[in-house]
Amino acid sequence: MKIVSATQIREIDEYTINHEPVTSIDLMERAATAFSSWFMQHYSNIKRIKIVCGPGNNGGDGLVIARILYSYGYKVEVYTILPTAKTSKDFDINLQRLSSLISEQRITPNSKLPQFHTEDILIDALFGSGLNRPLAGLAADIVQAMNQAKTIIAVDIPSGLFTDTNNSKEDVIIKATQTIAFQLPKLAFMLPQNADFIGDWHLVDIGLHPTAIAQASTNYFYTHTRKAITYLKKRSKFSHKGTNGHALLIAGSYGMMGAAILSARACLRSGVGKLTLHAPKHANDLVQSNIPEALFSADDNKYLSTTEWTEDQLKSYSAIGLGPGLSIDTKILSLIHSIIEHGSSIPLIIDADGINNLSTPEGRDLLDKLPENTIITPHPKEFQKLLNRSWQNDYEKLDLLREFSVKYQVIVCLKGAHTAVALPDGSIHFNSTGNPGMATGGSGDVLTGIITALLAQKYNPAHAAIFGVYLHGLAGDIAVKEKSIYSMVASDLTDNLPKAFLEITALQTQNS
Ligand SMILES: NC(=O)C1=CN([C@@H]2O[C@H](COP(=O)(O)OP(=O)(O)OC[C@H]3O[C@@H](n4cnc5c(N)ncnc54)[C@H](O)[C@@H]3O)[C@@H](O)[C@H]2O)[C@@H](O)CC1
Ligand SMILES: [K+]
Repeated sequence: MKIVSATQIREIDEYTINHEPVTSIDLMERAATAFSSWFMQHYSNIKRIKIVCGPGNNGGDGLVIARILYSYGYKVEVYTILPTAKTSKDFDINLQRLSSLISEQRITPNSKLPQFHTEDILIDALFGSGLNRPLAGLAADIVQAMNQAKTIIAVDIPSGLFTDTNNSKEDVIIKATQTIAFQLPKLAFMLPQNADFIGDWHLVDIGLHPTAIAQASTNYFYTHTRKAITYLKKRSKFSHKGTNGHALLIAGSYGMMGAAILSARACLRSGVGKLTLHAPKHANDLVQSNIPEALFSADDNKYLSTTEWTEDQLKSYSAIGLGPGLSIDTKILSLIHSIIEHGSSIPLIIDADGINNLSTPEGRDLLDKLPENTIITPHPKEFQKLLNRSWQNDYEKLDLLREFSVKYQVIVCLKGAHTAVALPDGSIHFNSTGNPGMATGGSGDVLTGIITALLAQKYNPAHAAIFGVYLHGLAGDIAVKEKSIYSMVASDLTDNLPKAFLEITALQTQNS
């Protein structure tokens, strides 16, 4: 699903009006109806609401919502906030349509500000994607007053928040409990810095023209379920363990074998034909008894010491995962170097201490040599170390992410809520699954295992990264229903991979 800019939203809107064709007032009716249906499903037992409408089309939506909810028996109070005398045409028409049912409370710069209370249920239709400057004066005052309420449902986007550019920390913005956006998600929704404003967000379909959406060019995408399920490869009846790849996982050291085991188990649960785990020899019994399905390749040392791998040793592997539970040691760089040199055609994913080693001055020299489409999976701190710099805001972070991925032609999965997968073509794909319960030790090791398995099964690396991240989050979303965000541990993710695969195959069947 595409994530488009505020300008493109306007263009898609216009295209829909001209080519469906539909009048702008009917499109507004459709958008407000979609919002109202969602609202009535989720707030069926409250009866009194306050709707705050601005002077443009977002305000126009609010006026239609007021009319619809009124007709369903809600007690509706409407505030129109008019910083100037300028209002949009569709706002005027809908104000007229509402006037026989409800009289609005008009607020201009000279009026006394309304008071809102904690228990008020507010609908925020002050400004939408037409916002072109930070809120000030009356608009800012009203938002501050509205933010007293505990429950605010934003129409399309919280007022004061820009769709696709940075807000400064001082900007006054609605703190919504929920945001109901029209049809396409906005870039602002993907960024941690905006979490307090957006709350939970949901999309409602308003029938924008598919041709206009198809024609909009963008670097940003949202991996929704309908797309994600198309990545899962069908299995042939005649497949055998040889056709499903042989993964090599280089992971673990004294005191950190848990990471290796988590990763290995996730790899085995993600469809790999065969897995060899290379780890220090003391771990042999542990690995054999915990993961009987894996082959063990013993390293002679407490910490990993086999840094030289020959082509002969590597040639039987169809993917290599490297990093979980290693350590920061120049030896690891020699290891990465050796793998790049002798196994450059084998898909590779580097995580955790693998990335930390690349963040050293000597490590950075290796970045240029990473084979094209190598996958790295840093969390923001690791990415900062890799770049050797920080960022001012999340938009700058995205620019740095894209630059890095394009410059080194590698795939970067920047982990977090809505993990961002940056591809060497400059596109960034935000994930739709996952929950805060996954922010727990070992969760990243599980992701490495999943992606290693997909690579071994010859998924193209971009798909392995995007789909791997989706699967990981989906397993987390299934796990959280039983374990809660507080009690979840990384093993719960692996334990729920089977259910995640079952869910995806069922959806594939439904859609075929
Ligand atoms: N594009 C679409 O697909 C659709 C959009 N609709 C609604 O239309 C909204 C966009 O409407 P508009 O373009 O009229 O814009 P808004 O309603 O967001 O803003 C209204 C106008 O206020 C002015 N303004 C901007 N920033 C301001 C500020 N900080 N202080 C004071 N005034 C400011 C601008 O002149 C702007 O055009 C969407 O968010 C959505 O709610 C729906 O009605 C129908 C479909
Ligand atoms: K709004």
